[in-house]
Amino acid sequence: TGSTRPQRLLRAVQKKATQGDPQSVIATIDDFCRHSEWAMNVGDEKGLILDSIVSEVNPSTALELGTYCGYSTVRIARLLPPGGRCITLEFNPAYAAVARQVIAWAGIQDKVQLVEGPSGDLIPQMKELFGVQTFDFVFLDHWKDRYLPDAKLLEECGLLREGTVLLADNVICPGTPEYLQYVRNSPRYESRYFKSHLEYTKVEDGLEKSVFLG
Ligand SMILES: O=c1[nH]cnc2c(O)c(F)c(-c3ccc(F)cc3)cc12
Ligand SMILES: [Mg+2]
Repeated sequence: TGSTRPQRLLRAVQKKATQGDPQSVIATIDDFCRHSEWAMNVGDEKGLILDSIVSEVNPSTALELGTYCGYSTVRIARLLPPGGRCITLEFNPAYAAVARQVIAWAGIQDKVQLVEGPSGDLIPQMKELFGVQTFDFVFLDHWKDRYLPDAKLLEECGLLREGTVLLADNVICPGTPEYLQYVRNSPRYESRYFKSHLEYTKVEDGLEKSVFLG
């Protein structure tokens, strides 16, 4: 019964990153994934695109679908304005347990609400559970087959407003063809592809930014 990869990633953070310093946590995870063990964080290259879009949106309320070890949660939360918050949903309890500790090490736990459970069940509860009106920004990074149903669910639950930005990871690798077809052809979205690479590799991947038009 050895350790898991998320546990080894957390151990590297607690050993090498400066407590309370989000940039140091981000750099430590990127170094671990590039030089020790690959892991499915959005990574440094796509992470810079994520940063620029989060900074442009400057969200008061952000939603992340798929926490994993909390890497992109830290990237998003470190850029939020005062009073801004990020709600992040994670299906896997072992991932959630590691993510809580990574987020705490970065010192941004007061800006983050991590909820364990299936996104399809939790999205309809966002208003009652967290008093959310609408989201300013949504990062889709959980399971490729949930991108489209969860985007539609967010629409149906009235959780998107004119101008809400949806940013989807992995639209090429592993690939989310149905989601891409929907946001690129629906009159309710203005969509743009940001070409990049699969985290820590030379394989093509990219992010799709889709603005909800109301
Ligand atoms: O399941 C995923 N959820 C969220 N993000 C992912 C990711 O960024 C990946 F690169 C990958 C991935 C895993 C193995 C590969 F060979 C390629 C991509 C998977 C996910
Ligand atoms: Mg991803």
